[in-house]
Amino acid sequence: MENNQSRQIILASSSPRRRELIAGLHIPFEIIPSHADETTPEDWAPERIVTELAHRKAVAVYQSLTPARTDSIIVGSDTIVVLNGRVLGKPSSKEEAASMLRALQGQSHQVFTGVSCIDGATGDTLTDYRVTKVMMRALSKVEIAAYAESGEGLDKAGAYAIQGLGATLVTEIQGCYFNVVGLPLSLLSEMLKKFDMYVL
Ligand SMILES: Cc1cn([C@H]2C[C@H](O)[C@@H](COP(=O)(O)OP(=O)(O)OP(=O)(O)O)O2)c(=O)[nH]c1=O
Repeated sequence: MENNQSRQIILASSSPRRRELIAGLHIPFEIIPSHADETTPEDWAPERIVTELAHRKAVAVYQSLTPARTDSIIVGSDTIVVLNGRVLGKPSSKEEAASMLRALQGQSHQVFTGVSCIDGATGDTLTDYRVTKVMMRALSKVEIAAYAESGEGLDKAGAYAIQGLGATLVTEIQGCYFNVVGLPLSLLSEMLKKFDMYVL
């Protein structure tokens, strides 16, 4: 096992899911939440949105580090749900959560997550993304109201959490599960390798 402990990750995120996922890699990390602007033009393609926002989150933290953290790789990430070309971010209320669920139920959608890694020593950057196809079963009005009321989906893109009670809404996925939860770990480990940081 070639676990290079001389470098560590700075996760530019306030997401508890991303913290838990990265903790599972058993490599040293710390959290510095990013306050990057998350607005993008309406006509951007999903992959452009998630790669740009992941990059902005990582850059904002990278630039805030004084002195520079040459031992660190700064990681930013962004997740959106896309239904027939329409981008669904995080709902701002239970009403908006219910409306997103009404749109998603009985259909297949895509979850895009962008990941951006910056070498704290050189500023070299790698950015990539993954897409996972998710099928949501048909939901009754009662189920939609109950799930929205649970509040679980409020801070999640598309208003559901596949890792929670939302698992009961999903019948099938194609692609990386961890991509849906907000951090595609196989992609991240491949990207870290390019910075000579080995998870395994
Ligand atoms: C679809 C889906 C999304 N999500 C989450 C992942 C992301 O945390 C969130 C999308 O919001 P993001 O803006 O990607 O991330 P965030 O605001 O939670 O955290 P930060 O910007 O500080 O890194 O939705 C789930 O946890 N489960 C799911 O099933």
